Amino acid sequence: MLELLTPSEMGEADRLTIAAGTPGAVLMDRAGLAVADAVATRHPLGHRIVVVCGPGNNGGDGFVAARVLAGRGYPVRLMLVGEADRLKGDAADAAARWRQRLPIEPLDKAAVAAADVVVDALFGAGLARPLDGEAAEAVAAINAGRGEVVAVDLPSGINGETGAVMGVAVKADVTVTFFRRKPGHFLLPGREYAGRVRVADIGIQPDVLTTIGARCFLNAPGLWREHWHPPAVSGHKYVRGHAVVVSGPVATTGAARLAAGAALRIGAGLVTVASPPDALIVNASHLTAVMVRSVDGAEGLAGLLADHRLNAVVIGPGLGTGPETVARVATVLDGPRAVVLDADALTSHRDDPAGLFARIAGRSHPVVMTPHDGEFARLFPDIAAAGLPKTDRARQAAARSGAVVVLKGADTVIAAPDGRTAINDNAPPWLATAGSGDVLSGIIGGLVAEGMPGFEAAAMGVWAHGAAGERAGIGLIAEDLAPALRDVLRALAADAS
Ligand SMILES: NC(=O)C1=CN([C@@H]2O[C@H](COP(=O)(O)OP(=O)(O)OC[C@H]3O[C@@H](n4cnc5c(N)ncnc54)[C@H](OP(=O)(O)O)[C@@H]3O)[C@@H](O)[C@H]2O)[C@@H](O)CC1
Ligand SMILES: [K+]
Repeated sequence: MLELLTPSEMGEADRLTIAAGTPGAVLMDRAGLAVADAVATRHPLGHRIVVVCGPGNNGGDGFVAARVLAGRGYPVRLMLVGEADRLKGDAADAAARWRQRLPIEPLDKAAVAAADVVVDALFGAGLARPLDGEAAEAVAAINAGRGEVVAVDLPSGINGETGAVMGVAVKADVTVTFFRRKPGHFLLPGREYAGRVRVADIGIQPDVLTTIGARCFLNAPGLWREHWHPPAVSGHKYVRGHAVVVSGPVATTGAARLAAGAALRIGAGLVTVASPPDALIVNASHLTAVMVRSVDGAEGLAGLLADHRLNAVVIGPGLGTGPETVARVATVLDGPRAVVLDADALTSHRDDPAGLFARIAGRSHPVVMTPHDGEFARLFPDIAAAGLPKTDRARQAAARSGAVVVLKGADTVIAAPDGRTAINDNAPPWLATAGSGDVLSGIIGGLVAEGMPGFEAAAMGVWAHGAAGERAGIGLIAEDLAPALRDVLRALAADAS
């Protein structure tokens, strides 16, 4: 159930289902019934319900829900934004059935304001342009009301593919969607408008997903758990990999230590900080279980990495930008090891991103890069400026660079070069704190050291980082994250057993 379908993919799911013999009217009946059930489980008989319908099939679902709820004895009023005689197909039929018993009314703002529940059935997958006029007024009235708002499929005004607000949008408490959730339920700002998202089964068979080629997922343990193995009795630390984190100069060593601590905590067998000679004393005096080695420049790093048991490198946090960093990144990418590129390792390639991508091309070991929006725009200026959905930005960058791209933010997107994409939704607001990104790159570095594939390691890393932030709670500083990972791992291990 982790697949997320864009509105056009969902339209294809509908079409395939209808072609296989289930009439659209049956799908609409089931969708409307699911909405009615969502209202009825939350509200006792007697609560006043207003259903606000739009001109398409989303409105059609609203007509069905209104009829079911009225049939159960709720006081229901139905308001149509648009003209009843312009309704078409299944929606027109659903409207006709409603009209046999009760009227279709124009928008009555006072009634919307006074309702205990408002069902928002204005627009769903067919939203085609920004809302204005009466539709925008209806949204304003719904948002101004006191009652609970239950959105049908999507909060009206939210783009189901991108999560963007098209002019204005309904703020829902609950959204009832069908078959699978949509990217717009999780990409910001859509996530903040959707409230709790419920998925209703309307009889679409999961095998349509193969035909559609669904490649976007919600980031959750089901996506990667089978690739993660808790330590085994028969194992020893060497089978869990040896991660190296490259430290910056004496004044900026903390980032590497945060990453190293996280790599060890997530389960890498051994972790070494590769320290410039003049920072050795600083690093050594702060580290215990993490080892430290004095490494001078790119050449020194090459010497350390000649030992191929050191199978993963995290490079970038606190490193400083410039040709020296470019040289070290080249060294790290030239050999049989997994690599996590973050922060200054990314920014240092702003003048020659193609050179970086050429080094990544054809590698058999994973490369994961973890840019925030600013770093992303330095490496992929055209993709950043193209006005694409966040999922497409990350996907195109992954395809171009050959790396797994973790495009960070409150709705981090993880994309693989083969087109798989995951949207993360578990990061609490207080996770955006100094050093948090360094911890993330260390977690991912630890997971690739353990042998996880790049996409799964990146997705699990982002999820575990969010879960640790949630457990640590408000007031979190980056140092709290690695300790909080213990609870996260314990729960995952219990789940996996
Ligand atoms: N297909 C199925 O079998 C099933 C579909 N299901 C349901 O159908 C929904 C999708 O239905 P849909 O495709 O009819 O689109 P919908 O969201 O109702 O909007 C289209 C209408 O709105 C109009 N319009 C658009 N933007 C506008 C704007 N800014 N301002 C004003 N008008 C605007 C647009 O007009 P037009 O662009 O043609 O001028 C058109 O009239 C889906 O979300 C789910 O709820 C379920 O029943 C399960 C089975
Ligand atoms: K809606």
